[in-house]
Amino acid sequence: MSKASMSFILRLKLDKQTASFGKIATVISSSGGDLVAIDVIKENKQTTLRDLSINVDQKDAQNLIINELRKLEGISIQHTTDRTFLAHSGGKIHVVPKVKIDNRDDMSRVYTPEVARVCEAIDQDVERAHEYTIKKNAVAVISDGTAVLGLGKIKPEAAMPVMEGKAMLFKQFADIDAYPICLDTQDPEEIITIVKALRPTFGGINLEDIASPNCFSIEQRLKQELNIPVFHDDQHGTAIVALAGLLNALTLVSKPIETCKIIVCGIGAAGMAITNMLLKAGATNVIGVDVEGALHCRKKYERPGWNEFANKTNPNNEEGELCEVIKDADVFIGVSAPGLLTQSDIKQMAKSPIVFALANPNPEIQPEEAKPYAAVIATGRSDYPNQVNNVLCFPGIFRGALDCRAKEINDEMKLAAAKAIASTIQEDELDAEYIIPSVFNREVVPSIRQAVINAAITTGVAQIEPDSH
Ligand SMILES: NC(=O)C1=CN([C@@H]2O[C@H](COP(=O)(O)OP(=O)(O)OC[C@H]3O[C@@H](n4cnc5c(N)ncnc54)[C@H](O)[C@@H]3O)[C@@H](O)[C@H]2O)C=CC1
Ligand SMILES: CC(=O)C(=O)O
Ligand SMILES: [Mg+2]
Repeated sequence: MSKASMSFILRLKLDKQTASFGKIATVISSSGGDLVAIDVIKENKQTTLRDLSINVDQKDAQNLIINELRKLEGISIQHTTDRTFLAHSGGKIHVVPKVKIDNRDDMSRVYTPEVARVCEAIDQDVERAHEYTIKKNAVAVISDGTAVLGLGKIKPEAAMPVMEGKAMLFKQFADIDAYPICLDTQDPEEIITIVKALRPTFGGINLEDIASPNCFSIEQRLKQELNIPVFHDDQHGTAIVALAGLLNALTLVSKPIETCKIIVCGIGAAGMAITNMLLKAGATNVIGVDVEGALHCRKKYERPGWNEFANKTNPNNEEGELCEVIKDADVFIGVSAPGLLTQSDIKQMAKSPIVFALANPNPEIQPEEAKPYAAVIATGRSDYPNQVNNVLCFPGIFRGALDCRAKEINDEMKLAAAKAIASTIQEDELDAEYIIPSVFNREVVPSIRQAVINAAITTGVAQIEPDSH
C-alpha cells in the first residue's frame, strides 16, 4: 500500500564539466525521493539549468535531498518550489463570464440599461431568479473554520483553501458553481442570520467543517427557516458514503444489516449522522461509544443529543468501554480519534468483521494492523483502498437537489443516494478492497442525481421534474 506523497520542484544550475546527473539521481533516490520529471530550462556551453520534479513521502526527505545535493560538485540550487503551494497561488478558482462583452451594445445588454428589464421581471415574479440568475446552479460552501478536516479550529482565512477545494470538486464532478464563504464569526445565531440573508443568491447551502454541537443547531434552524436545500456535508455526506460502503461490505460477507451488531465510535457530528443513517437503513443494534464508554439509556448525559441518541440505540443496554462492548460486533465504524482500536478488539468481534476506521488523517487502527483479522477495511484516506470520503456524495446529491428544485434534502433522498453509490459496483465486482467506487467513476454522479430526484418527487419536496427525468 502506497503512502501519500508531497512533491516539489528543484531548479538546479549544473556545471557541465563537473556535475554528474547520475550522482544527482542516486542522491535523490537514496534520500527517499522519487524523480518524476526533468525539464531543461536553459542551456549554454558551460552550464545547464534544469527543473527536477521530485515526489517525497515526508517533508524531512525534501530537506535531506537538498542538503545532500549541496554536497555534490558543480551543482548550485537556484530555488525550490512546493507544487502544492504553487497550485494554490492566487486561489484555486475564478469567475468566468458566459457572455462576451466586446462593445457598448453588448455592455448595455448584460449591464445597464437593459439589465434593468430583467431586474424588473424578477421583481414581479421572484421565481424567475431561477431562470435569469446564477441561483439555479449556485451553492454556497459555508464554514466558520471550527472543525477543518482533522485540523480542528483554525482561522476562517485558513479554512479557505479547503472550501475552494470543495468548490472545485462541485464543478469538476457535477458542473455546479460553488462559492467558498468563510465567516468571521463562530456564533451560531450570527451564522444563521448571515446564511439566511444569502438566500436570494443561492440554490443550496453546503455547510462545511463546522464543529459539533453547533453544527446540529445551525443546520436544523436553517433547514426550518430556508426553502432551499441545506446540507451539513461532514454529517450527512460522510454518513451516506459510510452506509454505501457498509451495504456493499455486508453483501460481501453475506450478513443482513438488520441483525448486525454495529459499534459507532465517536458520537460527534459524523457519528450521530452515521447512526441515523444506519437506523434508517434497517439496523436494529447500533451501539454508540464515546469518551464515557458505551452510551445507554440508563444514564443521563450533558452533551446535546446524547440522551436522545441513547434512547434509540443500544437495545440491550450494553455498558462498558470499547474493548468490552466490541465483543461479537459485526461492524466497527470509527469517527473519533487515532489508534483507539486494537488487534485484540478485532479478534473479539464476530466472524468476518468489518472495520471502518474513518478518523482523518490517522485512523482508529492502521489498515496494516487490522488486515490479518478484518474481512473488510475502509479508511477516510486516499492512499488506501476503500476510501470513505464525502466527495463521493456531495456533488451528486446537490446536482439532483438543484435539478428538481428540491425544497430540502430529506432522509429518503440521503438513503437513495447511499444505495445509488453502493449499486455502482456490481455484485460480481465486489471485493474486500473494492466496496466503494472511485470518485472518478463517471457513473457515480448521474446515478446519485437520478436516485435523489426520484426520492424528492416521491416525498413531495421536488418543485419541478427535470426534462431528462
Ligand atoms: N472519512 C470522512 O469522510 C470523514 C472523517 N471524519 C473524521 O472523523 C473524526 C470525527 O469527526 P467529527 O464527527 O466531525 O468530529 P466531532 O468532534 O464532532 O466528533 C468526534 C467525537 O469523537 C469522540 N472521541 C474523541 N476521542 C475519543 C475516544 N478516545 N474514545 C471515544 N470517543 C472519542 C469525541 O468525544 C467526539 O464526540 C475526525 O477524525 C474526522 O477527520 C469526519 C468527517 C468525514
Ligand atoms: C472530508 C471532509 O469533509 C473532512 O474531512 O472534513
Ligand atoms: Mg469537511
